[in-house]
Amino acid sequence: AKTNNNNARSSRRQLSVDYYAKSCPQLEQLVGSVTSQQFKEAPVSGPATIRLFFHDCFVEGCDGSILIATKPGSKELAEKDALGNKDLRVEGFESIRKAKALVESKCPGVVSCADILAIAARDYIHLAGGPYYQVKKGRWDGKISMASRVPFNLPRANSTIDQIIKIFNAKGLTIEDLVVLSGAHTIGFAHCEHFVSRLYDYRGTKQPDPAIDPRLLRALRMACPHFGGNTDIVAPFDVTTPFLFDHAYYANLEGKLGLLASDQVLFLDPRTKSLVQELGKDKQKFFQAFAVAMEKMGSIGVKRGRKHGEKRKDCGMHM
Ligand code: HEM
Ligand SMILES: [Ca+2]
Ligand SMILES: [Ca+2]
Repeated sequence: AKTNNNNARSSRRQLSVDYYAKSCPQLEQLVGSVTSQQFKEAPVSGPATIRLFFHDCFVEGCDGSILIATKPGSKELAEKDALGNKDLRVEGFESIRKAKALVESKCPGVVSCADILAIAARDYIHLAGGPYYQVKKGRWDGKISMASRVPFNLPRANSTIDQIIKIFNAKGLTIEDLVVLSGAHTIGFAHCEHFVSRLYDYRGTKQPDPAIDPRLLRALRMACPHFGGNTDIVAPFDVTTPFLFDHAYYANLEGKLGLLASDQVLFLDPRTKSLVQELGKDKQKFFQAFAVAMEKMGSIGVKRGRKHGEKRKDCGMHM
């Protein structure tokens, strides 16, 4: 039988809520003091860190590989410098760096960066109004971080739904998990380049995507010209509540207010449409499903022990 450690199902049982109960009992408070402070000072730390966790888990598993900096002068770029990761905000990396520094001062050498990232992502979801759930821990940090491993493991805004489903399936995640986890786009922002083709030239038609509300289309065109616009401009994923972690994302999709093609397609494809409708009606159902799906995503490709893992002191550098 194929005992593949690289998907969510096989790794989940290796993790536990009380993993650091003896070695670092105050871990969650320590991380929590940093995330609540950061959330006040820079609320974008929330979406930044949640996306960081997603990008970590999908490449080499949830092992902190996304946090590694490219060695100065090295030819091989680390993951974070891959094209697909260029929009990850510094606020996410800074949150983990600060939390790690505090944790190291109280519990030196015992807590992995991967676990700190999982806890911080949960904290920010809760701080933004989303569900609170227990985080299972026991991930070790990975020894591999290569930009070349990114392209086929991360979905893009213009990927087809079949490509996206395939990537999720390869991680042990289902179509339902895809719909539920995409609800993270209830907070945060995207740069014009990820949706500009929908506004002017959808799939080579020279016409906008018919599945965009005309008022949203007008507003987005104003912010994002077809050519030569300011590349720093961003638009909110959720036009109604961009900083609140709620279930508005799904109702927006029904109202043609999705931002990326990969968002709007969830209401267009018959395999995902009915779940979008259910979640749009029922916040409690979304919150519960989201917590479960995050635990599942958080157990992709988990490493244990010194053969495949390490416990870094500085999350940006291998031991
Ligand atoms: C289903 C496939 C997905 C695609 C194609 C996708 C794509 C994107 C893109 C293009 C951006 C904008 C980046 C930028 O321009 O700065 C983004 C942002 C974001 N994504 Fe996703 N994403 C997907 C799934 C997920 C999942 C599963 C999560 C977490 C569970 C997530 C969380 C976020 C968050 C929170 C942001 C906002 C980041 C910020 O404002 O700094 N995404 N995503
Ligand atoms: Ca990783
Ligand atoms: Ca929202």
